[in-house]
Amino acid sequence: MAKPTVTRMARARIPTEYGEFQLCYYGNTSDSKEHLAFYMGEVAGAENVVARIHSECFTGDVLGSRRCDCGEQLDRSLQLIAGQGTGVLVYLRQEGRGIGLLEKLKAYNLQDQGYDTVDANLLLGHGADERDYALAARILEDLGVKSVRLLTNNPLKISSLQAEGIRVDARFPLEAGVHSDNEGYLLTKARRMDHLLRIEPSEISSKFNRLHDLESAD
Ligand SMILES: Nc1nc2c(ncn2[C@@H]2O[C@H](COP(=O)(O)OP(=O)(O)OP(=O)(O)O)[C@@H](O)[C@H]2O)c(=O)[nH]1
Ligand SMILES: [Zn+2]
Repeated sequence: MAKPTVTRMARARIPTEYGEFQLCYYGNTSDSKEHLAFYMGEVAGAENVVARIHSECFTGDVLGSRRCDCGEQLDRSLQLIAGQGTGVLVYLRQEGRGIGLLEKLKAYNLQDQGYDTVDANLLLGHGADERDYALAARILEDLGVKSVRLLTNNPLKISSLQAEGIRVDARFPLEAGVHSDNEGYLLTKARRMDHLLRIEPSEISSKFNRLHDLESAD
């Protein structure tokens, strides 16, 4: 199969609370989705560029859902990029690890019945993770990024980008706060999806106990 290609169709200046970014809209030859790059500073020709490859999560990114760490990771990534003055966030429209919002909501209902995030996907007839990083690689190339310092906890994301020819100089962890709404999800990512997260259930429970102790002491 031919390698997908991307075409930059428009670029606009987007001022944010973290400073001014440029938003690039990409067309591509493999799907009809609106993949985007949001970058700050001179990334063209640069090495070791702070980069976040973010998969769309409407519930976390837009609604602030506490079921996952996406919203916090998105925010933190923009902060880190702004802190460096240069960097890029590629926003891939791979909602629900590639299964789409409708199927993700069904998966959430299965998780509320006790299945974890991996088994919920499998029960619905999907893979655990159906994402592909070819378009992210083509977008980084189009921007002229020579190598990246990747903001991620997901080793598969690193190896997939490397397999697409992207030079990953380093990984920077992007760990969100752990609380009762996301602890099961984060633990499953660590245990079943090999995410590089330093969490243990006992640690989480004791953190919560301490919180509850504080609250009940008021
Ligand atoms: N199918 C499914 N998708 C989910 C679920 N929770 C979050 N997502 C999606 O997962 C994607 C984010 O992937 P994660 O596994 O959280 O993180 P990652 O991008 O692989 O890794 P990081 O780079 O460390 O953030 C987004 O597209 C979310 O919509 C879930 O329970 N089921
Ligand atoms: Zn999410």
